[in-house]
Amino acid sequence: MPSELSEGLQIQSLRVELGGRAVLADVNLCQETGTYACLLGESGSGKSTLLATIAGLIRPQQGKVSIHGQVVSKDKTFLPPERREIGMVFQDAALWPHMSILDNVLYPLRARRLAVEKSRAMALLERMAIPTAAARRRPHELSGGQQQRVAIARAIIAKPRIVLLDEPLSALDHGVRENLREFLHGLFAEEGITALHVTHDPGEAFYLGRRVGVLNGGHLEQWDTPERLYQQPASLVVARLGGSVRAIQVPVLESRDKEAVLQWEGQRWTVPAASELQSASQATLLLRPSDLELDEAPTAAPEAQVRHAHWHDGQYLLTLQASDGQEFLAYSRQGDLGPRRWQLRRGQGWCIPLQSSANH
Ligand SMILES: Nc1ncnc2c1ncn2[C@@H]1O[C@H](COP(=O)(O)OP(=O)(O)OP(=O)(O)O)[C@@H](O)[C@H]1O
Repeated sequence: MPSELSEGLQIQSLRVELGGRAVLADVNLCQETGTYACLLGESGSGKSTLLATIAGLIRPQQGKVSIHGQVVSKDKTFLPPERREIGMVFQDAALWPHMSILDNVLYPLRARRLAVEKSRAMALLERMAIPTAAARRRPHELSGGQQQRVAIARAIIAKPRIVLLDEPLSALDHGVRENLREFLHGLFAEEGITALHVTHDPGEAFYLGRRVGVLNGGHLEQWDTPERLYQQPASLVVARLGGSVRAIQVPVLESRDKEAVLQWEGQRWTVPAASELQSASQATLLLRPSDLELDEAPTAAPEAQVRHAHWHDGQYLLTLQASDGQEFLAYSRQGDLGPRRWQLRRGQGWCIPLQSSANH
């Protein structure tokens, strides 16, 4: 079917159990062919397990995985890794130490008995900014960043259907990491490669991913564009990845098409809201510092106490405490402690069904 052809990766109702417990539960995602996507999540959230399951290194208990429209895992169907046409890049470049750089890059072609195209390997190394003379050298003679470029060349030489990258930049110094992420972005877009990249760095995920998935305790909390993850996070865990945020518990007077009317600090506020929010329920209002207005707040606006102020990016970042004790953050030109009037900016803030997580 044509719609299936544009699906580089599709995962449905995936469940993986390891050591007798569910490490991934009900994971669903769909990634378009030729796009770069990232997976974010804390240590132990299941990122590596998901990559290993896609690669065929782990057999799931339930669910379906398809790559470019071909089912590689479902019920009794289970294609072994070598038949999935996948390229892999790890945190450690994991090059064969006894082989030359050129032979490392050619290795997947030889292993799969494909035509050994030395000229293509040399062109790829050149594209990776590896000097021609280095092709004969051994991996240890190259810098960490260069070795990782060679590992990327090796992962894509056999034109895999998808490239899986597990923390490929984490072991590199800051400057090298930034340089390599720009390079990855350009190269993969140019070659139209479908890639899924695991990282714990939100900046890296938002830079590279057209879609970003957030795993939390084996659940995929959201699979979305970076913009929506920031503006319409499905949970507090997702919201925190986009930067400073505070969660306020408020009653919902009314929930209607994509907005909610809330009651907080003696005022009614109309705020963008998740569609599943119910009227007459309790909600979590997610507030970023830029959602509030202090300097131009009218005299009738509610008052809060500034408990802390520090200079941040050309203005003050204030921590305020509302009269009900709940804390929020706001920017201002003034950094004085004590009472300040405040209001929510029109159309700002984001309201979701009540979250149980602590407000940090
Ligand atoms: N072979 C195994 N047997 C039992 N439990 C396992 C096994 N491998 C992983 N786990 C558990 O599965 C969970 C997810 O692990 P996984 O390595 O996928 O997380 P991760 O998000 O990639 O973490 P990190 O960022 O630290 O690599 C962890 O709680 C881990 O302890």
